[in-house]
Amino acid sequence: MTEKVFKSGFVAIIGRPNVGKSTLLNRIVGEKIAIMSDKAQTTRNKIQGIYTTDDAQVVFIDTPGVHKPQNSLGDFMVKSAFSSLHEADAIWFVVDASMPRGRGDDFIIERLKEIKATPIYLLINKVDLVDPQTLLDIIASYQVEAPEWQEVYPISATEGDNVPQLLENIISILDEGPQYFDADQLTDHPERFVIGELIREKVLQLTRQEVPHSVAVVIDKIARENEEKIHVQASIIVERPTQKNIIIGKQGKMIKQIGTRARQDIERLLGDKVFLETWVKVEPRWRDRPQALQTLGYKEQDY
Ligand SMILES: Nc1nc2c(ncn2[C@@H]2O[C@H](COP(=O)(O)OP(=O)(O)OP(=O)(O)O)[C@@H](O)[C@H]2O)c(=O)[nH]1
Repeated sequence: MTEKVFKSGFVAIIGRPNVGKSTLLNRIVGEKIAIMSDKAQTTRNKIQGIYTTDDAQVVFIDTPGVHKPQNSLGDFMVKSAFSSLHEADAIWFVVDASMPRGRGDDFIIERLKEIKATPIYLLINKVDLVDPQTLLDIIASYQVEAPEWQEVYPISATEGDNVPQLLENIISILDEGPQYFDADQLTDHPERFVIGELIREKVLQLTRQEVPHSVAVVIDKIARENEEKIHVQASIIVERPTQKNIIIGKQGKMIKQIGTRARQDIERLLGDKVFLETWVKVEPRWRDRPQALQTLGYKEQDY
């Protein structure tokens, strides 16, 4: 039996507003994407969703601000959006089958023409809204004055038409690569580490010398569960029960204070309201055991 090769890569999704990019991503990745507040991430290319199977992982990157710039900030945003295209292993250019090719599409197409090495897929979305002849005309209209498309996929993000085939195809062109993210991780949270550090800082500040620096904080969950708040669940890990008692404090006073202060900082970081839930756990000598570190969700670069 030959050993299975794991494949992975980054796909940038681009298209003018309203063509159905988010709907497509939702269909592929599930509902729980784009959890984080947009405010915190407006200037960088954020990871929008991660699709993981037994033998492949596709990381979808967003390209915010792809529109005609109105001012220099807009100009900067467009530049940063297009720079992510060069970093991607493939580009999905999404257009709307129910609308004729327009200036917004042309603007993106002009930029896409400058991209040399990255395969570009043309995804004609919302095919459920058009008859076959209109679809053929639309496809033809995207063949002139355009880059060479790697593949053209008529799809329906809402109905799911052709989406499994599209995924199969994209995986087939990816190279062998690592699994960048845990299988159950749907979006990347660079904030995760910072949030952990904010909580840890409060523990150390408030307990002073009583709890050693070996205390660790692991963020178990960051999820938007309703419109109003982001739910952050964190474990504070200590090595001894006495340390746990100190952190919890009399009638939970200390942990409450830690939570309140940390929450305020996290809200500032995310630009959104936060519900912070903290658990204190005792894990004797957790630092000595690489196995324990992994189960605690620590990765090497966290040190
Ligand atoms: N009929 C039909 N409607 C669709 C399809 N895909 C998306 N839509 C609808 O098109 C509208 C825009 O979809 P979005 O996914 O928000 O579009 P978007 O490209 O992410 O838009 P921006 O976030 O503004 O860039 C929504 O009302 C969707 O329900 C499709 O395949 N068929």
